[in-house]
Amino acid sequence: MYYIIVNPASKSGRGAKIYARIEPVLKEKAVSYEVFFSERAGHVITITKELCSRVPCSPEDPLKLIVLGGDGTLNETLQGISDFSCVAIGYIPTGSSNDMARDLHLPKDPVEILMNILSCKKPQCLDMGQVVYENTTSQLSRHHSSELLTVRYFAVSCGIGFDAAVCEEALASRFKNILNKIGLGKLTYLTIALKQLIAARKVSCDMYLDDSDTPIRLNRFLFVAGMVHQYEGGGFKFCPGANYHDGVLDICVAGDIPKPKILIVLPTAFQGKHYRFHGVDKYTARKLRLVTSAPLWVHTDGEVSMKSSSITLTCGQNKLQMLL
Ligand SMILES: Nc1ncnc2c1ncn2[C@@H]1O[C@H](COP(=O)(O)OP(=O)(O)OP(=O)(O)O)[C@@H](O)[C@H]1O
Repeated sequence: MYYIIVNPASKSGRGAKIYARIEPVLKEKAVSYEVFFSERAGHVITITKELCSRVPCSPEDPLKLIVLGGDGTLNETLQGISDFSCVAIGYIPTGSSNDMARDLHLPKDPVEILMNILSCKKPQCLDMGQVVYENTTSQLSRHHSSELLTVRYFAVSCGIGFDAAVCEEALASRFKNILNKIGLGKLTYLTIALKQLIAARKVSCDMYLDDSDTPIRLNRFLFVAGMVHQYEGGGFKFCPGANYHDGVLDICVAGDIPKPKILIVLPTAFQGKHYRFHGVDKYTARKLRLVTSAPLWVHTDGEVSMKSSSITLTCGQNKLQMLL
């Protein structure tokens, strides 16, 4: 039995269209399934929680979920899971960014992905991140769900600063829908990124790697992202070579770079060539604590709910079971 969760709103309605393509295949193959459509922000968390408590499952016979949505929908699914050893997830990307799918080299055709999920005998275990918000502010994201979690899992990446600020504005953008419909969705991110870059204030950050008590001090920074996979933000290869089985986070630090220079550095990140520039650094760690001089937006897989000035990221090795 498969439990299918569809975000019909992903990529401004593409989720619903892709589900309409795969449903006849499920019927033709006589697959037993139950389908759920998310109706609002945060609803995927509720659906998943309800399934985890209702459907008997065990490590030997896991609950099989198929998620149709973007990275954000997959992220909400993770927040609803109580025991990861009892759940296996098949993922059909229908979002705008699809950074997880890009790194996993999933086929482009959703029907082909579905067939792979249905024929998968043994789930593949991938690393999964977790962020703990050590403090928060009362300022909530314009697109926040009712589930304000101070511990969140992430499948792809978690970032603080500029990258999260761009996500926060994009999630609330009305233009995103219009531009997505005419195939210019990336333009939304580009314009928002420019606006956020101009608005970015000077904030410092102390980075503590693993159990070190001595911080790496960034007097000024744009963003820090802890990544399980190589890409975030719709194809920026911020952590080339990130390995989703090694139990460590690859960390991209965009530090003290003059704003005009960022316009040169950022495009090179599509190829993962940004580390040649002064001010961009890479680290690896199992644990990363970040303390900033002002509260900033934090994202997990592009989802933003609250600001924080103190977060700790960890990596759970091979914790996430995927039907690939
Ligand atoms: N029915 C719905 N209507 C509006 N928003 C929804 C609905 N269901 C889920 N959501 C919200 O959609 C967001 C997830 O979107 P997702 O990331 O999957 O797709 P996307 O935004 O098109 O893609 P990407 O993040 O890859 O750009 C989450 O913030 C979730 O709360």
